[in-house]
Amino acid sequence: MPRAKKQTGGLFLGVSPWQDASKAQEEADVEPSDEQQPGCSVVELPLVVGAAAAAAAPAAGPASMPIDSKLAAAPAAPAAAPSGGWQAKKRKPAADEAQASGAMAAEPGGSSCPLATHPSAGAAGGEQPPAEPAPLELEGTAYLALLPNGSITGHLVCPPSIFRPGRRSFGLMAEAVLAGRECTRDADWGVLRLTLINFSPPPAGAAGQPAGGDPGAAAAGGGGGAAGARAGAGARGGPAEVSLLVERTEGDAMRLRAPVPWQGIELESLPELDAPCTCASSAPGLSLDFRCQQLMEGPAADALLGRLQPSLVFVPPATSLPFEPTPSAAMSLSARLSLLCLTVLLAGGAAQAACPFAALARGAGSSSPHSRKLAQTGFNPQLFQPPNVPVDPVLPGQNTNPRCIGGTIENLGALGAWKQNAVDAIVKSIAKEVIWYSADPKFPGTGGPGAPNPTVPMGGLLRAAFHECGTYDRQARTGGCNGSFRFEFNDIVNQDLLNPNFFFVDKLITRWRAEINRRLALNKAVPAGTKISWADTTVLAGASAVIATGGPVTLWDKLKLGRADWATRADNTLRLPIRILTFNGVACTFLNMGFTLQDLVVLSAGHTLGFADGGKMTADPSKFLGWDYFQLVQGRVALFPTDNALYNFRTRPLVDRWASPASKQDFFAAFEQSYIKMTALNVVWRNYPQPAEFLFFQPSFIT
Ligand code: HEM
Repeated sequence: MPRAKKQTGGLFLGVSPWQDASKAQEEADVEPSDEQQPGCSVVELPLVVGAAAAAAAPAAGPASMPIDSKLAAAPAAPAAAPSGGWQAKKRKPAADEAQASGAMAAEPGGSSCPLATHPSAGAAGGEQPPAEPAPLELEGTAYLALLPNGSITGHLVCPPSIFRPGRRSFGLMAEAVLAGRECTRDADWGVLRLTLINFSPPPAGAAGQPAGGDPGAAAAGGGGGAAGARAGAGARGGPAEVSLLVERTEGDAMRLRAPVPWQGIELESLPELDAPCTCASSAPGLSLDFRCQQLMEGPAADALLGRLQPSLVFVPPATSLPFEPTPSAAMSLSARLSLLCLTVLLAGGAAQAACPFAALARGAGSSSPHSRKLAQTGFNPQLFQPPNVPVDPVLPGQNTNPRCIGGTIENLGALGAWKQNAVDAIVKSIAKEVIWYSADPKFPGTGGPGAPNPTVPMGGLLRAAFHECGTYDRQARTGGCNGSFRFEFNDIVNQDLLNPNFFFVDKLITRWRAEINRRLALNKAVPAGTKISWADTTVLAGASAVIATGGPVTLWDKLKLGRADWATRADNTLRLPIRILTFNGVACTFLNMGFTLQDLVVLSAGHTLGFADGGKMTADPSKFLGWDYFQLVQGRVALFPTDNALYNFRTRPLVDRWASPASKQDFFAAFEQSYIKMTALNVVWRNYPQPAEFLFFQPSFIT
């Protein structure tokens, strides 16, 4: 350890913009050297070149695509690396490694993409067909901070040792573009915009002697050796970088891959790459595998992070949460710091001239925004923004649904501060007359095509409440019961062309709200200007539909009033579920709204009511029974795939539990609970001080 400190602290810090030079000694103190971390064997390893790095045939590339002469000089390997797909990490014997490293250091020719090694690079003459490119493997140690918003920042250093001359170091910054959770595997998932920056030190001399005489430096860092000196500004000291989208899987044992196997993610909603990886038409681009050796959290992580990247800790709370009334909503700013052993697997294809990794490896000069940003070493507030927060208004076609974050609703704390008052009692009683009785099936109108009177679509009212509130996104903390449903009625999910009933809903809610407000204005006991909000009206309408069709009557009393309205649209309605989702899809959608799996099952039973596609949801769609719906799910003959998907091993017990008339009251109790939760999603309760410009509500109503 002392040896390491002496030799390398300054050198290392001198090339990494993440490192404050004054922290050199501190970093050396905490950096796990090979002695410190016997379990992290990769720290010891020199560059590992893929087995096929010296395959037989030369690329015979044209002048415009010079053969990597490092590779040309590399020793022959017995077999080409497998083509296509992701190749497993494969280590060479130490002797081969040394040979390969030495050969690469002695390269005579130009370098097109040294990191994306071309195994055939001229080693054995031009007669043989080009072999598949081999992956180049680098192993080393990474210090990564996993930031609360899903972004990652840190650096990785490849052997022989970060404290010895000749090491290769890369900066790594990944901003979350999409984040989610694979519910069924309980694993994090996401798409990151990854920037890798080559901070490998320039060669000690222009002649290409690697710093400290370590041959490996020339081979992999790209900044060393003749190729590095010739290739670009990076070799002369400027960082080089590539930026691309990667998929992140496997949680703390992280795997980053590019290109991203998109799995249904809409590409057009993602930002473009600075330098799209066009290594080869079909070749894999990049795979980074991290195996966590030591995970630190909380104060210990903060302490270490404070030494490595001081600007990332003790950050004041984000100021972009003006609508969050509850302290629980405050983002935890305690970053997690991971000490990780690293495997980098870079694979390139034939068209390596176009490969951005070539620039990275050569150290070609770069002054992109990323470099500049990082070079400042200051805190980047962007890193703490929730990723991909939907803009307002949400653009059609933009799907920012991160699918699943998991967990439970955060915002119910707001209810705790609610003070029921006389005004609310009056508003409720008026609303009862106006809405409840209008919705009563004894009165004209029971809804739905084919129903006796379609003027009061009971199912449509319940569904409206769901569509008002179910736009909440736990991660972005936008959407929810905010009264903006009235601006979103023409969105795709609300345009049920096959269900004309749904179009009555907006008119009914508008009419009912106007009538309630008219009566409130006449009521002397109510302060002037008191109005019921759109959000309150909508959730009361949904409850009325439930009650009037035989559902739990006590739901009415349990509902609190006081939801503030947004004056503009505020939701991404594409977060609402669609009928063709798999279980995982619909589960993630609901978990991302802050619901539990039980909420999913319970609320889905809203399909005990109403009509769709011109047909009935259940045998008697004007009765809120619940068990009839669950019996359909049991037989997998409910109307939508999302319904039948509930008869899956995780939620089947609940379906079975409520599938008989005897369990009706049990189900009703659960429904009340979930409905109240649903109608509290991300609500700004008006008895909290709120910025008036965001509220539709009259200030006089604020208690
Ligand atoms: C689980 C995910 C859900 C999906 C995929 C889904 C999808 C749909 C679809 C496609 C329709 C038919 C629209 C049409 O007429 O074309 C519908 C109707 C309906 N949905 Fe859902 N829904 C879901 C959850 C819910 C929830 C949570 C509720 C309420 C708590 C609800 C209440 C209703 C009602 C009452 C109708 C009938 C509307 C009417 O009669 O006009 N749905 N749903």
